[in-house]
Amino acid sequence: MQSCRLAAHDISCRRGDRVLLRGVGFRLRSGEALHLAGPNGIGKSSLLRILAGLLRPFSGHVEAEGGMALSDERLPLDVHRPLGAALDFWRQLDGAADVCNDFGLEDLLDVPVRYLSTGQRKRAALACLATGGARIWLLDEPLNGLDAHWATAAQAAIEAHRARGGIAVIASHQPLELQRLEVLPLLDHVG
Ligand SMILES: Nc1ncnc2c1ncn2[C@@H]1O[C@H](COP(=O)(O)OP(=O)(O)OP(=O)(O)O)[C@@H](O)[C@H]1O
Repeated sequence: MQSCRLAAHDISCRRGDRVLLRGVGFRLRSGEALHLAGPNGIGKSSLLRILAGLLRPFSGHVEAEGGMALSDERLPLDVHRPLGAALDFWRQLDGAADVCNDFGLEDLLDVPVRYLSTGQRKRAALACLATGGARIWLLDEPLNGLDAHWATAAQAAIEAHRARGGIAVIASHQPLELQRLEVLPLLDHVG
């Protein structure tokens, strides 16, 4: 994987008429990971959307080198199709390897996406991320709904991505067990 980098410069985030966050800044290089920490409603998802270029910052700017992929509660799969066919869409688009086994999805490939349980949906979302070739992963609550086994597996997938030279930015109100993890406490940046 080519090297990548992601930097946020003095970002402020406004939603509606409220400034949620001010002065958020960080720099990440290949292999690094950042935990966006803070309680419900502080603006973690909004900040991820700013990083992804889906939401304009109120002020400040983002610099990125390398493709980005955002994994949030919006599952990027056709809910009317069986999981296998829905994942194939991305695999064919990205020409990527089959990662279903890594996320325990091999027995679910015939199940329509809309029937998947919460944890199964989360594992499918992670499989989409791992299937794509993005070097910068933006993960919104990646452990939500996962049992202990799959929470460990999800974090192992993030570590493997870093070991290949990728970057991970993880919004989570749960503690994460990742090596050399930087933590950005968003409570320090409340607007
Ligand atoms: N489109 C919008 N217009 C106005 N306010 C919004 C909009 N979207 C989100 N908000 C508000 O912005 C705040 C931050 O929301 P956000 O989803 O970024 O928080 P979060 O830290 O990810 O929360 P959680 O941990 O509950 O997922 C919330 O108070 C939310 O109601």
